[in-house]
Amino acid sequence: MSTAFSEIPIIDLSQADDESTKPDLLSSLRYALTEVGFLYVSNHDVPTTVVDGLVKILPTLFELEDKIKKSIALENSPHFLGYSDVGSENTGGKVDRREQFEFATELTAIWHSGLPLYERLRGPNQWPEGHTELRSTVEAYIHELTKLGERFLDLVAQALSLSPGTFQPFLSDQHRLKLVHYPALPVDDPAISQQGVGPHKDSSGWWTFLLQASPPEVKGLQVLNKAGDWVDVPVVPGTFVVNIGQAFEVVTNGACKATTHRVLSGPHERYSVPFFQGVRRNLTKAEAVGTLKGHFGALHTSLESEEGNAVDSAFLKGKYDTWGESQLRTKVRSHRDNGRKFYPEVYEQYISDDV
Ligand SMILES: O=C(O)CCC(=O)C(=O)O
Ligand SMILES: [Fe+2]
Repeated sequence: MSTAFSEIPIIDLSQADDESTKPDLLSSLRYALTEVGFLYVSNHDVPTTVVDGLVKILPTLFELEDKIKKSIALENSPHFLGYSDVGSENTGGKVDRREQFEFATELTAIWHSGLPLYERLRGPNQWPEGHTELRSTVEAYIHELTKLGERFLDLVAQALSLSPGTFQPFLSDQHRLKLVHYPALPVDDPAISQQGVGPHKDSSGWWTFLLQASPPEVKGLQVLNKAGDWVDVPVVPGTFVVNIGQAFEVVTNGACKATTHRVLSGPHERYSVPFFQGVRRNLTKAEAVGTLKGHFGALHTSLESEEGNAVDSAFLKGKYDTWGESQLRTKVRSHRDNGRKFYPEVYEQYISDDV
């Protein structure tokens, strides 16, 4: 990246529908991809009813009794799907102050001994009893975001001077969706950590499409620019925030960087909904790096702030050869109870290796 950006660009996807505006779209997208790594998409065609339907159920969902939340605890799922309470996740060695429900494209479990262990990441959601509205709302949202993600990938390919379908073969059958609640910080205790989620690059997917589901006065999300400054990512109604995940950085040989971001908790509670577009689990590093190496070799840049460089980029730097295994390691490290319970054969190794 060659600029220390201070604003996140807005990409108007309706410009793709008209041949006279499409070149402008592709050039602003190219700039956002190679120089910033974070962008908003507007006029994205995801129906307002689908987005609003999800936003509407968030407060009541997080107000459910503890007993109901615990009945679908993530720690009971070998697929890392379900509810996790405040304090159950760490980023950068510090506890994150957020609770979340994690869902994915609804799929059956197929893993059996003999298949790679990472195939066990695939499997069904846990749904709380008596909440049929939650299931239909989440499924409709995942369906729409899956479509948006595919359409967006074709535009990204064109913005990078590739043919539209170039990135489709890398996609997984499973995409993940998190419903996240950051409780308000108790104002009378300045000693308490502000970390909603610590500085990280998204490791769960290819691209992240994030809905900031609280009103514009609720701040929290920040992105790190190359000068090492944290830049606010304000709520822009009607948009999704889009950022690059680690696998995409690998496939583009570093031309498009996964950008470091964090959430600071504040005086207001905050809701957000990241959708992580999934990468094929059996994608090897050789395939990821090699497929478009010729194309991206010329674009390669390694300019990044020091803090950004220090963030764990497991797939790129790690010793695990497939995306699936790198993903499993990341999940086990973040959710150690699941690791101990479902993946004892690799647990010690995954938590003790430092990539
Ligand atoms: O809550 C947000 O705005 C961002 C969440 C995030 O970065 C993540 O879960 O990866
Ligand atoms: Fe993130």
